[in-house]
Amino acid sequence: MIIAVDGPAASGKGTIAKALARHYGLPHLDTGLLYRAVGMAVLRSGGDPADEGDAFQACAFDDGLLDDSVLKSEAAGRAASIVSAHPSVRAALLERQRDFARQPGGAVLDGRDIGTVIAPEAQAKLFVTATPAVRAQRRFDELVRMGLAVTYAHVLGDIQARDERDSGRGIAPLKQADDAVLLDTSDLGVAAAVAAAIVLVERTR
Ligand SMILES: Nc1ncnc2c1ncn2[C@@H]1O[C@H](COP(=O)(O)OP(=O)(O)OP(=O)(O)O)[C@@H](O)[C@H]1O
Ligand SMILES: Nc1ccn([C@@H]2O[C@H](COP(=O)(O)O)[C@@H](O)[C@H]2O)c(=O)n1
Repeated sequence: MIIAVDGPAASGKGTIAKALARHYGLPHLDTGLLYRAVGMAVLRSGGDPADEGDAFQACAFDDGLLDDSVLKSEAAGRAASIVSAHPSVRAALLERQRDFARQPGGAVLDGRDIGTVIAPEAQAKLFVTATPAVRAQRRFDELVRMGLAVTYAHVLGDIQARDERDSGRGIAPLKQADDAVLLDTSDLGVAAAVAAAIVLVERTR
C-alpha cells in the first residue's frame, strides 16, 4: 500500500507519516529533506537558491547531508522552498521518490506533491493542515527546544512566505489532490491526529 501525506509547512504531516509507517510496518520517506538538502548544498557552495543552474548542480548532494540536523533550520527550509520551484530540480529528484513509493509492499511518503505527482496511484491520500498560527507555534516550540534563538513573529512570517511560494509556483504546487482526504489538526494533539489519520486510511484504502 502506498500512503501519500501532503500538506503545508509544520502541519504535522511528518509526525503523522512516521506514525502511519510504524502502524502499517512500511518504510517512510520525508521528501522535504531532499529539497532541504539541495537548498543547503547551494548555500554551502556559495550559490544562489534562486539561480536554477546553481540549484540543479546541488542536486548531486552527498547523501550524508540527509542526516545533518542543519536541515531542520529555517534557513534550510527557506532555501528548499526556493530551489523546489525550479523544474530541473524537481525532475532530478523525481525518480528517487517514485522508486521509493513503488518498492514492493509499498511505502509512506510525505511532502507537497506526493498525491498529485509522485504517486497519484496511492491507495490512501491525506492532506494534513492546521491554521498558520498553530503551525507557527508548533515550529517555534520545536526550534526553541533545539536551542535556536527565534521569535514567534519571525517563524510565522517564514511559514506564510513558504505557503505562498509553495502554493503559487508553476510546477507541482502544494494543493490537495482531488481524491485526498483533508485532516485539519489545528485542534488535535499528536495522539488524536495520528488516531484520526489511521481511521481515514482504513476508510479510504
Ligand atoms: N497534532 C499535533 N499537535 C501538536 N504538535 C504537533 C502535532 N503534530 C506535529 N506536532 C509538532 O509540530 C512540529 C512540526 O511537526 P512535523 O515536523 O510533523 O510537521 P511537518 O508538516 O512534517 O513539517 P515540515 O513541513 O517542516 O516538514 C513538531 O515539533 C511536531 O512534534
Ligand atoms: N514533496 C515536496 C517536499 C518539499 N518541498 C519543498 O521543500 C520545502 C521544505 O519541505 P518540508 O516538508 O521539510 O517543510 C517546502 O517548503 C517545499 O518548498 C516540495 O516542493 N515538494
